[in-house]
Amino acid sequence: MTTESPRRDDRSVPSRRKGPLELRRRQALQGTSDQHLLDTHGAGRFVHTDPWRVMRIQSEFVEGFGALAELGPAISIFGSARTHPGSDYYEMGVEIGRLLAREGVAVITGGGPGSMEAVNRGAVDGSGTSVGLGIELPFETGFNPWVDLGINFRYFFARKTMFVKYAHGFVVLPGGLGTLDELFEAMVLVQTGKVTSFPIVLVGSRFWGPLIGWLKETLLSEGMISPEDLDLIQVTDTAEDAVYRVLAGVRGETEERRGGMYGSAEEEEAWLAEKADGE
Ligand SMILES: CC(C)=CCNc1ncnc2c1ncn2[C@@H]1O[C@H](COP(=O)(O)O)[C@@H](O)[C@H]1O
Repeated sequence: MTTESPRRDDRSVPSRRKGPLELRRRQALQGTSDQHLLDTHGAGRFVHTDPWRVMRIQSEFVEGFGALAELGPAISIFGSARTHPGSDYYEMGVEIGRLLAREGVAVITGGGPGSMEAVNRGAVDGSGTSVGLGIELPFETGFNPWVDLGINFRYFFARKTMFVKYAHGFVVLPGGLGTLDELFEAMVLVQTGKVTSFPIVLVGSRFWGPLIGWLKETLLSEGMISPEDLDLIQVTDTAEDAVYRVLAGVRGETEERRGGMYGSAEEEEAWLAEKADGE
């Protein structure tokens, strides 16, 4: 038995157009938009539908673009939500915020506790612009007290766009999964040319060294990344150098300062050899 080809003008098949959609059979029997809007008295189920979510997502972009469009030069700084005042990483965050503020550069953080708080705190201390892009989480922590301009997002992906769109570079302090997610997102955007001339500076060679070793020894040697992908990141150990490098990178001045990720190519080799000896 062969299947007959359908006739395009088969009137027995219910069909209708809805904006850009062509709907047939059961798809066509769902009522019109006006009907849905005016004729339903249900208990607000529509707020859980995907089209409604799209409106909310759109509104996050509109709010974010509106609030940040006139921010001026800015750097996004990522780092652990779990560091405490007095720890090296926290104090480094404070110093980075302060130094950027003194250079007239706004800081953008996740607005939460730990190293995010540290950076916002430093920026306020340095009389700079202190921005927090918060995220709705099941365990609500709210903005840290040093966020002067806070925007709360429901959706990670909308918030991430803001971190990239309104910053000219990234500084990454030690952190956990959230920090790694932000770091790799930034690296992929630069690697694929979605953003250009976007310096990424990691702070803390002891913390980041093993990850960089793995990128080199496994990803690079197995051909999963190109040698130039490793040039996307620089590593340093001081707040001053992190700020110097990220601002130099924004101005396109990185090359004379850096031969490899740890300073000169020789320094980088020595550092990696020392690390390998210690293992
Ligand atoms: C104590 C606790 C877990 C609070 C969570 N409150 C948070 N508020 C805002 N941004 C956050 C929060 N947790 C994670 N993030 C995001 O993920 C990164 C830190 O996550 P992690 O600690 O590295 O993995 C930050 O750069 C930030 O953008």
